[in-house]
Amino acid sequence: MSQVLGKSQPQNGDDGDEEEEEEEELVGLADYGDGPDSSDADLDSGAEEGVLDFSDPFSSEVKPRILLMGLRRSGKSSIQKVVFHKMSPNETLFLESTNKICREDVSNSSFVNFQIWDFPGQIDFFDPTFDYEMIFRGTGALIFVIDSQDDYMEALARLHLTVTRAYKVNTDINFEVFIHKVDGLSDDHKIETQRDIHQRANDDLADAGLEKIHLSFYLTSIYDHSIFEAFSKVVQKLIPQLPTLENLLNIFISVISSFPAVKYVLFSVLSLKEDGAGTPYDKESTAIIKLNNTTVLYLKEVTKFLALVCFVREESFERKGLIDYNFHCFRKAIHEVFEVRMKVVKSRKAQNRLQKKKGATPNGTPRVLL
Ligand SMILES: Nc1nc2c(ncn2[C@@H]2O[C@H](COP(=O)(O)OP(=O)(O)OP(=O)(O)O)[C@@H](O)[C@H]2O)c(=O)[nH]1
Repeated sequence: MSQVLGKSQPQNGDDGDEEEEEEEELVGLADYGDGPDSSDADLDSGAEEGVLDFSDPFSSEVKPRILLMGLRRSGKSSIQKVVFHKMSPNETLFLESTNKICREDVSNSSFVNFQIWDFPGQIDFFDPTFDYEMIFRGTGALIFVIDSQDDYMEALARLHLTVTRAYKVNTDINFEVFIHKVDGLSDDHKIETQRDIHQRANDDLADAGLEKIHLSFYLTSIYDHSIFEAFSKVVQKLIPQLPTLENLLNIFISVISSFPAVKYVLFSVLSLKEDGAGTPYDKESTAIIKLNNTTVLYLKEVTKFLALVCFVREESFERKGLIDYNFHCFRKAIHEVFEVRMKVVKSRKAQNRLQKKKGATPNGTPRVLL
């Protein structure tokens, strides 16, 4: 681990082959269909991209970092594989222990754009080569996984140490505790375990005079939807546009609900796609399907990653022009929200490049040392 961290820090500003090799070894970039035509593609190009740049002051703002931490065998890698690689839960039985930090970029939607860092079981905060300050500084959320089927006293001690260290460096981190593997517990046992862990973790913080640190708790298992729900909540907290999007949807629904429509669903297109298969989905995508029960299903593209599906009564569908007009306004507003983000990201990247140029000579030696 120390070797990984030592190499990945751009201490001498060398962006050369050595780092690129390290990146390949470390980072299993998942292909979520975010190809070169991605709206983010132009932003994600550039020599410094893809390098584990802990010291990049803007990187956390561009792609929030989510850390997965916890004791060995608590289930960290399984969570990542099941949620982001569609691995079946049973296959996780054969996962090997992680022995270095693995970073993965998740760029599979216009909202969800973050990095996950899966840590090896035990991290030694006293190891001088492990620069936890740099890691925590750029972190948006720290997920601490506790195996609920095991004796969790050691995990609680570790949670306390991790949280207090992280908080000292960065008070803005969201601390998320996954009480994991609850599929092995009865319903009563689940509630009791959550209560006990909640109580002990908060008591430890209070004893240390740190009651202001807020921990969120989730009961999770890779064997049901609970892990998806929990991860979704963690990610949602990191989406700055979320309240605006919710407002837009509410406005859209209040306008359009003058029609006796049954339902509106905003779909993530990727959840419609089987792994590896190409998606026949673009700007022109639209579908009108007459369902048996006098209802029409109407699908339209919103963004590369989102489709709006309306279930409308057949008689209301005669006023399709009006539905289309409302949809057009909704779509335009959504695009405007993300244009703002693109502009911010672009200007930060430009600023970042400028700073790097100022800070180092072409061969990477910091100017201050010359
Ligand atoms: N019953 C149950 N088992 C799980 C669950 N999640 C993970 N496991 C099992 O827990 C074991 C350890 O999982 P890993 O994902 O390798 O754990 P890890 O925390 O990444 O371990 P290290 O890499 O050693 O730090 C595997 O056998 C998984 O199948 C769960 O929700 N329920």
